[in-house]
Amino acid sequence: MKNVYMIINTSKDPTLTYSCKIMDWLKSKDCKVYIDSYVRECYAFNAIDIEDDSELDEIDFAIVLGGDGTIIHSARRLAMHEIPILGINLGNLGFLAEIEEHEWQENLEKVLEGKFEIETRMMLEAQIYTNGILIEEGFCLNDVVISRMALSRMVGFSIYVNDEFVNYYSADGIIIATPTGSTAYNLSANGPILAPHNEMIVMTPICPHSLTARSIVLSSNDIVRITFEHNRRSWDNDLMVTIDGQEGKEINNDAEIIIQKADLKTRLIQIEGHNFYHILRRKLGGN
Ligand SMILES: NC(=O)c1ccc[n+]([C@@H]2O[C@H](COP(=O)([O-])OP(=O)(O)OC[C@H]3O[C@@H](n4cnc5c(N)ncnc54)[C@H](O)[C@@H]3O)[C@@H](O)[C@H]2O)c1
Ligand SMILES: Nc1ncnc2c1ncn2[C@@H]1O[C@H](COP(=O)(O)OP(=O)(O)OP(=O)(O)O)[C@@H](O)[C@H]1O
Repeated sequence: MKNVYMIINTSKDPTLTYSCKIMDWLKSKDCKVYIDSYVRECYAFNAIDIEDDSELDEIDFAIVLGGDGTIIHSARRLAMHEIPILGINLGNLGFLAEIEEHEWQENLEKVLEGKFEIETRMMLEAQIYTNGILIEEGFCLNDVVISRMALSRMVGFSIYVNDEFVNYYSADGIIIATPTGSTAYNLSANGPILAPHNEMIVMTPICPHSLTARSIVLSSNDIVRITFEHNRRSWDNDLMVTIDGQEGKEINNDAEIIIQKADLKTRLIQIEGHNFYHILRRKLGGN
């Protein structure tokens, strides 16, 4: 008997058609199904409430019904509880989801039969300092992005790795990504794809005003430090640090940002026969 936590992005399954089918099927397999209380209340679901994340320790695995954004949002929540995630894509691209909506039953059968592996994915943590004082910190599965705000002005910043000066950049910003995030914004900014089982960090400038600025791939043990040019005309808080494209903090150019591998990891359920290159071909082009 398994304790299964269903995380439902209700905007992707507004009538809960899939969610109800999956929940009833899980119960028919003697699983105990847990869902967030706000979903149960709204939809009179007959399931066990998850009021807050302290109750997650009895969960065997989570099924995330949504797209990539829902999965990375859930990954940040579940990493500290070491709960494996099975993504079922109800969204658009669904790069991170292990299975598509129409193939949920055959694959959930395999999961309950133990025919899967857990793939651990490294995460990044970011600290923001102002005048040497830590003002914000967070961690992510995909990437930390430092970018300019609305005005179309470039950002001037210096990159240090393990306190060694790397380069000064004038660009729209910079993406610091994990191998998992290498196929997201980093890919759109012409950064390299890193197979997700690796432990690496890739830095890719966004639209650098330079003929030579390229991505740099680092070891996961490296520590990235970013400082900003002070003499460039700057309005207060005209820079943004974004975590997984979902959480953001406005900063100005006296901030200093430290990015390194997080101690936490995301655990993704990988079903027998599925692999990264199959998803890469299917989702991002190729035969
Ligand atoms: N120009 C771009 O490509 C761009 C711009 C901003 C943010 N992003 C990415 O979007 C991520 C947040 O995702 P979201 O769904 O909340 O925002 P979103 O809805 O803006 O998604 C951006 C796109 O990236 C895809 N995506 C997300 N993570 C991915 C991954 N690991 N591999 C391949 N594709 C991935 C999503 O499916 C979607 O198609 C951020 O971490 C950032 O990497 C991409
Ligand atoms: N139950 C949920 N769990 C996690 N995130 C949720 C949930 N409900 C809503 N969200 C919000 O949804 C956002 C993702 O929404 P988004 O519209 O980007 O969907 P998606 O999962 O990325 O699917 P798509 O591939 O269609 O973009 C997350 O950043 C989060 O804030």
